[in-house]
Amino acid sequence: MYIAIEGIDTAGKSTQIERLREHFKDAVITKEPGGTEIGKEIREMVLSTRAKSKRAEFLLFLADRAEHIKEVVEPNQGKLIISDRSAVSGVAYALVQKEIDKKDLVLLNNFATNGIYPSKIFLLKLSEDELRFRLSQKELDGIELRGVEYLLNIQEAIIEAAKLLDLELVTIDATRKIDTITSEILNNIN
Ligand SMILES: Nc1ncnc2c1ncn2[C@@H]1O[C@H](COP(=O)(O)OP(=O)(O)O)[C@@H](O)[C@H]1O
Ligand SMILES: Cc1cn([C@H]2C[C@H](O)[C@@H](COP(=O)(O)OP(=O)(O)O)O2)c(=O)[nH]c1=O
Repeated sequence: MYIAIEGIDTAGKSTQIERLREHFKDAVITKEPGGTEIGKEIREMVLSTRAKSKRAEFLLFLADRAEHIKEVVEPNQGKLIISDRSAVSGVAYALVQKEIDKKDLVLLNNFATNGIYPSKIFLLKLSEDELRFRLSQKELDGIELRGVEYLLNIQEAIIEAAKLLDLELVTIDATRKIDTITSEILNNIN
């Protein structure tokens, strides 16, 4: 079973994945971008340099995804695979940029993944207040309103992306206690 944890920055993805790692000792824990050798280089490239072309950036994420499916997901189909982000992030971030047709977003992801998608997506959803609080705790200097709005738009786009890709989305209230969230995820996996 291949599942993905999705959510905006500070939603608690890494925190929950560490909990799941402790719980499922045999699970394959992975991430996008950067879950493979080539993926690490692509991740470095795409996150450190701003591509002039949004399409080029999108294709780099897709290349990372294609390699990730081939190298990590396909060989471990018999195991529990838990991924920090997935094609859903790919479609969501691109939806907000509004540069690529929705139909093409789906087609290109189908091409990259060879039709292999997570069977369940967990969206860790934050309220605006909690997002502002967590960003302030991160001591990022001067989070502008635009930054918060952008992330909230991405959060909405994650829901639309799951629909476009026809994937099962489980929305989790990520403002609650870490343990409560872990229990809800575990109940949904079992
Ligand atoms: N349920 C929670 N309640 C309060 N704080 C949390 C919760 N989950 C995570 N955090 C904190 O929020 C911050 C971001 O969490 P993290 O797991 O790194 O998010 P992400 O991987 O989605 O960016 C960290 O400081 C973490 O300790
Ligand atoms: C997988 C993927 C991620 N992204 C973005 C989401 C994140 O901003 C960034 C990945 O950074 P990362 O550090 O992995 O995420 P986080 O902010 O949760 O710690 O790349 C895309 O724009 N497209 C994609 O296809």
